[in-house]
Amino acid sequence: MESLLANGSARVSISFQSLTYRREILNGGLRFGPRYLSNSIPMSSGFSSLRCTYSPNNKENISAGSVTHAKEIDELIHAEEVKQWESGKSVNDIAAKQGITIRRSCRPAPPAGGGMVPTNILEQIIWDKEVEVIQSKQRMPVKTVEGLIKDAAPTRDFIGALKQSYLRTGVPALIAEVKKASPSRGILRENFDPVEIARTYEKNGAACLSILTDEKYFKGSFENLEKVRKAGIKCPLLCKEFIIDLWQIYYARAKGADAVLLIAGVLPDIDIKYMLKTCRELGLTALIEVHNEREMDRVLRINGVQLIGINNRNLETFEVDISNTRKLLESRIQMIQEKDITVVGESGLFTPDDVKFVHDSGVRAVLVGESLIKQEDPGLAIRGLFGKDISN
Ligand SMILES: O=C(O)c1ccccc1NCC(=O)[C@H](O)[C@H](O)COP(=O)(O)O
Repeated sequence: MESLLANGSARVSISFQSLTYRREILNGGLRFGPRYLSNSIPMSSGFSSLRCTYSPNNKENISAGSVTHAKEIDELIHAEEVKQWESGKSVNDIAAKQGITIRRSCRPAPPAGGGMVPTNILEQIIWDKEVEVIQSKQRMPVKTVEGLIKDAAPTRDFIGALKQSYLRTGVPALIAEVKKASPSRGILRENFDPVEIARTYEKNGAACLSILTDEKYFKGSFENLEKVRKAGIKCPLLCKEFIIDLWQIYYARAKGADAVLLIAGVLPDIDIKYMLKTCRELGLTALIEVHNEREMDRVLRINGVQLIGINNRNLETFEVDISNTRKLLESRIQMIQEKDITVVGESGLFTPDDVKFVHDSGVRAVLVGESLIKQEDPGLAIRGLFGKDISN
């Protein structure tokens, strides 16, 4: 393993965070708390101040921290993926064994792609993201991000806000998406002021907001996330990004996110586990997105998952079918309730009947973009979507 890492394989350091993590553990980094990436930094200084000041979801982290930590470390060190990697399998082969078809290309810099051609838009997005992250890390090393986090405001309780809203309204809590464009729909709104839209959503009953930060495909930005956070909006914020590297999670926290999106169709189990652990340490909620039954079953086997999003959009083909939510929930709803997991229905929701359909299937929150953002008055659009005023 050391020799692979020593060869400086970008693929290793960018794709399987936990393998780098394992090296840090074996080198004794554990004594200082989590370290990450080859240019990792000790997180001992002010580490506890990076946590959420108020979040019922973080009780476990605070009360039984060291036992949980040791168990998690042990699980990561002995993960099946690590054994497969040490026996010579590539990260793409290991991911494929979990049903993940999105490959990593890990081009050191564009346009050297090693002859690989992306098979779909999601793979293209991920390959571009790999390059973007490498460049971002060069511009802003992790130490700098850590400094920003120390000055950042505490995170807010994302799942708590969803649960409260559901109890108050009796309809799925709304995560309203602040999104200017998307690959499948192009420009959704010309006149796009993220703060004004966020305020309108909050005023009209949104429990949480989802802020797109990807620039190339969604015309979003981390600046938008930061602006919304600094504008005094109380709704907890999801950083809607294609996360493939821990650096992005730290950066999202620094820019004001309360939650981040982890896509099971892109991340192998070992990355999800490691990223979940990092989220807990930073006081962030992880919304883990699945699209098919295999992804759902993988995620349900991971300890500590509290929030699952079922995307009705196939991100490889753009096909949208809201019956996907029912298909994934129907034989699993009991287990999900027993584990106290909150399920979010995502994409393709336009009418009160659509909302009722996913509600009846078991979701307690919905993530909605297009049907709100395209309307002249996104506040009125919320009333239209639920068939009633959900603001009080
Ligand atoms: O929406 C796309 O075109 C897209 C393409 C590739 C990756 C992700 C994509 N969208 C993310 C989402 O699924 C949606 O932004 C979100 O669930 C809201 O969906 P909608 O209400 O249909 O806008």
